[in-house]
Amino acid sequence: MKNFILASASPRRSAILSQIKIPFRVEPSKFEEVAGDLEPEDRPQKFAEGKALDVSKKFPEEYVLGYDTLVYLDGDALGKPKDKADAVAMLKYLNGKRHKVISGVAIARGGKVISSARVVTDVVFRHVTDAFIENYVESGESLDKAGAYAIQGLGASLVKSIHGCYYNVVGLPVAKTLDLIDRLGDENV
Ligand SMILES: Cc1cn([C@H]2C[C@H](O)[C@@H](COP(=O)(O)OP(=O)(O)OP(=O)(O)O)O2)c(=O)[nH]c1=O
Repeated sequence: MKNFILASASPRRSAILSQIKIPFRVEPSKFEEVAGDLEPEDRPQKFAEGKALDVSKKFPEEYVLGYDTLVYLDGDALGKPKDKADAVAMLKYLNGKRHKVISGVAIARGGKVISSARVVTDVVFRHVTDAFIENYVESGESLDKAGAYAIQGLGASLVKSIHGCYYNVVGLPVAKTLDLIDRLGDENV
């Protein structure tokens, strides 16, 4: 089994990678996410590539995994909320609706992207009251999560159903990551 670097400061991504027994160490990237002309749907894959590349330049001999996650509804990309008021606004916007959680995954080595992909999961929210949303945001769980909720935490109470990869919502699409790792044997780096 190859050893990987996880180019992420997210404790959730570390926990999931440990859960599936991928050997890795953490080296968070300093990649700056600039949306520029990118369509919202394309951002997670491009940003995942940017994070993996940034770390790969420092450790060119090693395989580096990068990830990025956003919530997408009606042309709007929701990243992490700026503050509690922003979190409340995001959750009111998502309330009772179906949205997409899009994660990008990328593997880099030798300062080059070897492979990357985008994974989309549909999430349907229950309809809840404004007071429910405000109480949820007071829990503090929202602030470091795309779309201002955590399906793996108290945020489960906002979710009616999901269609697609659960781990993709939490920020690390397991099946796609393993597919890309399996294909590494074929690359000629
Ligand atoms: C929707 C949702 C998002 N999230 C998280 C996953 C991501 O960590 C975060 C989105 O932020 P990202 O910008 O994707 O990543 P990050 O800043 O946490 O970590 P790094 O760039 O160092 O890899 O939202 C959940 O944990 N649960 C959820 O239900």
